[in-house]
Amino acid sequence: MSDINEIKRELKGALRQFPNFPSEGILFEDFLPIFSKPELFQKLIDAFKIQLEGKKVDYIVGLESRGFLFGPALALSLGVGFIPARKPGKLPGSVYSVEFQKEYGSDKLEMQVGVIEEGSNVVIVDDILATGGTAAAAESLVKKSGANVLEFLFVMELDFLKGQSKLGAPVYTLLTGQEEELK
Ligand SMILES: O=P(O)(O)OC[C@H]1O[C@H](OP(=O)(O)OP(=O)(O)O)[C@H](O)[C@@H]1O
Ligand SMILES: Nc1ncnc2[nH]cnc12
Repeated sequence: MSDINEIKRELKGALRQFPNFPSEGILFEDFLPIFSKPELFQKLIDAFKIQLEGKKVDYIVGLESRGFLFGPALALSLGVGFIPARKPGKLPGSVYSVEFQKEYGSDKLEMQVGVIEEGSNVVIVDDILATGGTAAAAESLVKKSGANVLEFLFVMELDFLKGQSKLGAPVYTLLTGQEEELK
């Protein structure tokens, strides 16, 4: 595995910024280029594995949709289960459901009832922590399932939006987006 700071530099270099997307005043951080290069994708997984070393993880919960791009790969490489938290109306059967506000609008997340064993340790993963509304909703879904949130993993945090204040477990983020980038 490469050095963690070198991995962070390479990942940061791959990101692209799109001003005023999806709405006026938002600087959109696009992390999709990471997945077009297998060596970068591998480094992303390696970086998260380094962070989870020695911890007892039972499930990775990935948030629709960008958490689905690397959550399953991380889960597989750790040898643990992957559970999706989905946008409303997509999951069959009984679901837990939570409404929330995010950086650009309101939304809902759902998780199937009974897919996570009670008392298990869950790591929640997503591409970006902005206002924290999405991640906090996922935390509340995991708690409704009777499981514990061990940690949150994000590729990027927009720390000026103070999303961490909404979350009740440790947060690890590889990269930070600066407010000045909006000017
Ligand atoms: O911290 P917050 O303010 O809640 O924002 C972060 C969320 O916003 C984006 O998802 P989006 O809802 O745009 O969905 P997508 O992943 O399907 O594009 C992003 O992937 C996070 O899930
Ligand atoms: N600024 C941003 N860029 C990309 N995804 C986001 N999700 C919420 N805010 C975002």
